Amino acid sequence: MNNNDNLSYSREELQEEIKYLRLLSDRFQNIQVASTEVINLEAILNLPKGTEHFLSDIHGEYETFSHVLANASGVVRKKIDDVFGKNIREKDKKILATLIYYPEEKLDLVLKDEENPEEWFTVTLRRLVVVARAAASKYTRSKVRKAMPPDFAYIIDELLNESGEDKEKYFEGIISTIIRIDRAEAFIIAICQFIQRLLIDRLHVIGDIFDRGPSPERVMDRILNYHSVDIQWGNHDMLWMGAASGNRALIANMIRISLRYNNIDTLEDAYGINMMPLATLALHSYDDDPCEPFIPLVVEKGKDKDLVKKMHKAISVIQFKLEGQIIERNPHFDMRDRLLLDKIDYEKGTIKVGNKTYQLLDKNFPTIDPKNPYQLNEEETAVIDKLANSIKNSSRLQKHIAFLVSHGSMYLTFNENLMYHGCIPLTKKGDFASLEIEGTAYSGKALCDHFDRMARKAYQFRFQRKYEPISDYMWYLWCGASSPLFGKTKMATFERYFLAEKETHAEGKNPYYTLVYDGEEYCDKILNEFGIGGPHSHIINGHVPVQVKKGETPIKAGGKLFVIDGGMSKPYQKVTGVSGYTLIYNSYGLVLVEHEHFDSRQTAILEEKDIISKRIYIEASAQRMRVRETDIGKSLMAQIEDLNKLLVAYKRGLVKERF
Ligand SMILES: O=P(O)(O)OC[C@H]1O[C@](O)(COP(=O)(O)O)[C@@H](O)[C@@H]1O
Ligand SMILES: [Mn+2]
Repeated sequence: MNNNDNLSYSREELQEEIKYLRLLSDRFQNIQVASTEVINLEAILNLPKGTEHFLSDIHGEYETFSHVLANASGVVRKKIDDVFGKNIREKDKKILATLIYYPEEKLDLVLKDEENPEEWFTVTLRRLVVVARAAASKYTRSKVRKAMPPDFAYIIDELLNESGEDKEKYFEGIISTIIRIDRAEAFIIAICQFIQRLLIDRLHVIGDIFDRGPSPERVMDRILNYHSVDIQWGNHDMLWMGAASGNRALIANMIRISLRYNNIDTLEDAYGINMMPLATLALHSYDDDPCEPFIPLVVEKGKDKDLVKKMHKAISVIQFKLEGQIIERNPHFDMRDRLLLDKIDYEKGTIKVGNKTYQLLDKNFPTIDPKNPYQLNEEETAVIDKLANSIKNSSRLQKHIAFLVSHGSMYLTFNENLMYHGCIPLTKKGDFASLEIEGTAYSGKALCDHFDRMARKAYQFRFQRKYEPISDYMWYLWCGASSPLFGKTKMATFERYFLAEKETHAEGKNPYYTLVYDGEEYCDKILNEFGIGGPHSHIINGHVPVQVKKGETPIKAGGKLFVIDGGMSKPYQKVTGVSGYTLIYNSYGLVLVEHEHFDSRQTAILEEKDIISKRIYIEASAQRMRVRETDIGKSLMAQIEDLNKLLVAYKRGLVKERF
């Protein structure tokens, strides 16, 4: 602490803040306590920055997601290589790595065949302590202690910090006691989880947790319990947020996509949403209908797809009707080109889009009144009301969505990086595209901020019975042309089901994707708009699957922008050719990791088959980055400043010390 600095506070300056300083003195009651805190904080500022991991487009793929968290996108294995080099066999390294990823399951397997468990425990515990030490080395003892599982905190602390020959006996003693009192298994599980936790200091999820994959609810459970996480909403997350807020068109979309990918288990079993009313309507209205375009994309062997396709069609028709209603009541969304049900000739089974007339692939619309095509019939109304009610009352779903709302946002700037899922809408000329909302034109950051507020506001009405017009904006965020989460000119869902002509399926992309992907100057413009920039700033996006197979790269604009949607979503891997990316930002710089292939959790455990991850891009910093240079560092420095003021106030008798 620098006394000269302290003296520079004038009496008036301190007097102005006296109320705040008195409050602060409740926590730091005297000079001794406040100075200790200043010394601690100063020490933290000089430590290497914590490691951030960025993931996106998880799309319900829990197994892959939890694997890349467990292996810290290859960092666990790297630590093992670093600390053991050639001192242990490759085979043993693999077992050790798998144990760290899946401690409970791997312990069971190993112990089943192990002839000398005691010896195995001794060797394994020693190895784990070495890895844990390496993982903890860059953090303060206090931070490391906080990451420890409470039951074993004391012992882990002792083991991490004891070394040198004279301490060997002590170390040996602790390990043999753990084994003797039968706590070795529990201890191994605890220390493995501790290692996992230390290697990722902060997780950023750049959107699209939901849809397509089988277990978004398990992904959410994991995120909910994660020690440090933020989410940038994806369009699919907004879809689920809107559905949970009671927007009926989004409810229909959510159910439609779940049926398209045959994920009814998530709806029924995980979230307790009653699908019976929809099934009844489907059988009633589409009984003799082959519903060809609605055969689910993922068909499980032995499971009946007949009912699923009928339900899929029933909810799709409900969706198109409800979306038509939103478009009609919000002319300023400028989406009248998406009004298609009124362009159908129901007798001929054709549709006129623009000047062209197309044959429909499915001509059977028993629930549509051609004179009033956007009106739900009575049964459809009852179904959507019941679904809305189920969703409202699903406590697990509501808990997950509440977390998305509280830990998520339209974008985030963190340590000079700007993260958002889709894009910042631009005009063809490269200006920020503006959208008029209730008489005010918004663009760039202001547009994102406004949408962020609107989404939160709409969410407030989730338990209300009445329709709330503001929730239409959540639907707009899902599929509107000026939505930063969507970034396409239209969502051609209707055409993709009903028209064979591929050209009608095309969804134009916002100019962002050509201008910014290729032009560093546009990246700089956007970064400046969000108040950051400079050599360490990057934009990190998800949303657009990188078609590695076709030679595309996730590294855009000369390394200023990363698109990290690498197809964690299994159905999209045929497009990308890889199974996801992790961007890692540690104290040495940025590393982009490409995940090539992940079999399954089962083979990972049984055969020690790790995900194959390649480090495909490295941007090294000239100097190791310290906490002082991070956003957390800035807030710590502000705390130090406040504590310094408090110290002066104590010394000058302006605030009473307590002992
Ligand atoms: O391949 P699917 O699951 O039918 O979805 C296609 C639809 O998903 C979208 O790509 C939006 O989802 P993404 O955000 O994952 O890209 C739409 O633009 C498109 O119409
Ligand atoms: Mn998306």
